[in-house]
Amino acid sequence: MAQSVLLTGAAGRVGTAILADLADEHEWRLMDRDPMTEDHPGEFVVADITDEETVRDAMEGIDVVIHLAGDPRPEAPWDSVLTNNIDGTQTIFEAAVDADVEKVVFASSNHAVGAYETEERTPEMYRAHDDYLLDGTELPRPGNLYGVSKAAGESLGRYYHDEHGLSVACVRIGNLTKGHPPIDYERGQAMWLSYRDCAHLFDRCIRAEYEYEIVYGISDNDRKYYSIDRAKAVLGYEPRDNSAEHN
Ligand SMILES: NC(=O)C1=CN([C@@H]2O[C@H](COP(=O)(O)OP(=O)(O)OC[C@H]3O[C@@H](n4cnc5c(N)ncnc54)[C@H](O)[C@@H]3O)[C@@H](O)[C@H]2O)C=CC1
Ligand SMILES: O=C1O[C@H](COP(=O)(O)O)[C@@H](O)[C@H](O)[C@H]1O
Repeated sequence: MAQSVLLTGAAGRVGTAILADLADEHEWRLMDRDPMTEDHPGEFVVADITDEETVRDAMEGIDVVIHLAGDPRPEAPWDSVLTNNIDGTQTIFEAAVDADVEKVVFASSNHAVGAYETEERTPEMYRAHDDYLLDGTELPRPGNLYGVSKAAGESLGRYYHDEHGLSVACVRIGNLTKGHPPIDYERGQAMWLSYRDCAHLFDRCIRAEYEYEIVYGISDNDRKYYSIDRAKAVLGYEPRDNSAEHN
């Protein structure tokens, strides 16, 4: 069934991948602090997610929030991730609960668990024969302050689920690259997420029923060190791409 979806960070790469395949699947309200230049479905709200009043207005009549807006740079400084990724995410969750939104899908990151990639494990863990696998039940282990902000977003989701009954899916997105996996980058090939698998995964997050989930958002890569079993079982994720098919 089509849902009424608020998509924050709509003008960015992940938002573009989602809208490319799902524009006609749902009723969209898009939000970004930068206006969108291309054609887009639904209405567009130009706003910063830390603007509480505008965020509250944008939640009216919304079933599902896909929350992408934030500073995506692994090297982002603390003042930026504190404002955009932590404070902004708390504003989104709080407004969602107050507006009786059913689900929030939070764009988490591989960087929330980046420090599992120790010197002893790498580069072997990036290769197909290696069986090291993270499955989403492990504790966050960020390797930078950006990763800390994503772990904080996951914790905010846990709190708003436990205290307020909100359904929350945290998608630890790998490496979204258009058309083909990253070239000469084993780590990126192991965590590649194709554009069409990205759109499909977020569609499943909109449609499926769940309580609180942390799943990995990668394609079905031979090299994977992130399990996609939970995303398949709970969300019905059926990825079609594999970085090994692009060698
Ligand atoms: N692209 C990737 O491979 C991955 C992305 N992610 C996460 O997915 C989300 C989207 O990432 P991308 O699309 O790649 O980044 P992007 O930079 O292309 O898009 C982010 C969008 O959010 C907007 N934005 C940033 N701060 C904002 C604020 N305070 N208020 C309103 N809008 C704001 C920007 O204007 C931009 O259009 C981010 O949260 C990022 O951390 C996580 C892992 C991998
Ligand atoms: O969280 C993110 O991760 C991807 C992949 O990380 P990288 O360290 O291999 O570049 C990154 O491209 C993206 O910008 C970031 O938001």
